[in-house]
Order: sequence, then structure tokens, then C-alpha cells
Amino acid sequence: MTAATANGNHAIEDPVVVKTQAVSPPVDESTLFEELYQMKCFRTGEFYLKSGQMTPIYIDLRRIMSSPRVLRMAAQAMCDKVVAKNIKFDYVVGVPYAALPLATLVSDILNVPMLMKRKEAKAYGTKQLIEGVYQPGGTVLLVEDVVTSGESIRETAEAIRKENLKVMDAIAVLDRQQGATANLAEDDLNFLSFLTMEGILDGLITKNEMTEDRKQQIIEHLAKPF
Ligand SMILES: O=P(O)(O)OC[C@H]1O[C@H](OP(=O)(O)OP(=O)(O)O)[C@H](O)[C@@H]1O
Repeated sequence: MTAATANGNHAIEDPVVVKTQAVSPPVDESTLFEELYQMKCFRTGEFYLKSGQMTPIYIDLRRIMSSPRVLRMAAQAMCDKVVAKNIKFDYVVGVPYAALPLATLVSDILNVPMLMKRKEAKAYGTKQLIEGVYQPGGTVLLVEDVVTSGESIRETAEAIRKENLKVMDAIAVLDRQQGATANLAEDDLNFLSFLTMEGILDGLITKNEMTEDRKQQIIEHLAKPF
């Protein structure tokens, strides 16, 4: 039996069971770096971010959806971290759009239901911004691919909280280390990532794609305010 909720969804009678056991061997940082490198996810040059800031290094994790194996590895890496930190949640939500395939796999690996937050509500149908079946009061884990300022996570958390769901934690494959942790803490969001920009730059040095001096220049550039 189900009960109607405020959002018109029907609550699931049985409580959600969070299976906090990852199913594959743990993924380590250097292995994932190597896979992302092989998939040409790291590009140096002149690129512009959502914030409008120019960046000398662009990290495009949208490419990994083209490899189910690497996509799953990245999702598994986040699951390992979430399990290690003993984070409890009832639903997984990907920050649209790039993180949606990752969130789908996190949901599958941990056997936790997924919800989907739209970038914009549709003007027809149910017009809901949050899709899926949920009970108000449930807790959401946010999943991101790459985080710069954390603004996309913050916007997603805001929309979810308006639906009387709780959000306390967000996890990303990669943190560009440009202030997201502090920015999100202001919104009571605990932010974790599996890889960091510094780790990527170090990896590119080992590949002879970058010098230590260039790494320092890039870090200084990225430390500038948006
Ligand atoms: O931390 P932030 O400063 O918000 O930047 C990170 C966001 O930017 C990218 O998404 P983008 O806006 O390019 O959209 P997409 O996911 O639809 O590609 C990325 O996938 C993150 O969601």
C-alpha cells in the first residue's frame, strides 16, 4: 500500500535499505588517473568555465560515458569513499547533466534509489523539477563529476531542499580545488572528492606533459578569485 505525499508522488511503504557495501575491489587514484589520461580527459590550453574564468587546464569527464568500464570505475571510486566515510542516505541525485550517468551507477552499485533534478522545469506534464519517487524527509547524496566553485552543487541542493528532502553530503570524481569545500560548508554541505587538481597535475608531470614550474603557475592561476 502507498500513501500520497505533498508532491503528488506516492511514498514507498518499505523504508529504503542503503546497501553500504561496494561490490568490486577498491579503485585507487593512480589507476583512475591512468584511465582518464588514456581517455584524453585532461586538456591544457585556454578554456572557459561555467564561472566565466579562463583556465589553462580543462578536465572533461563527460568523455568517460563512452567507456562503460571507466564510467563504472569512477562511480565505484565514489562509492568506496562514501562507504569508507559511513555516509548514510536514502537517495542519490546527480548534478545535471554531466554527473547523471555517474549517479545512475552509484545508485546501482549501492542499491540506493536515484532521483533526477532537472536543470529547468518543463512547462507541461507534471512540471516537477525533481523526478522520481521519494518520501519527504529523506536524505540525498549529491554526485558530481568535476567541481570548480561548487555553485552547481549548491543550486541542486537548494532545489532538493525545497522539496523537503535533506542534503548534507556531496561527492565528486574530481575537485579542481578552487574553493568549493569552503563555499559548500557555508551551505551546510560536506564535500568530498576522489581526485584533486593537484593530483592530476602531478600525474601529468609523471607523463612528461608538464613541468613542476608549470604546475605551480597553474595552481597560482586557479587560486585567483573568479
Ligand atoms: O562547481 P561549478 O563552478 O558549478 O562547476 C562545475 C560544474 O560545471 C560543469 O557543468 P556544466 O555547467 O558545464 O554543465 P553540464 O554538466 O550540463 O555539462 C560540471 O559538470 C559541474 O556541474
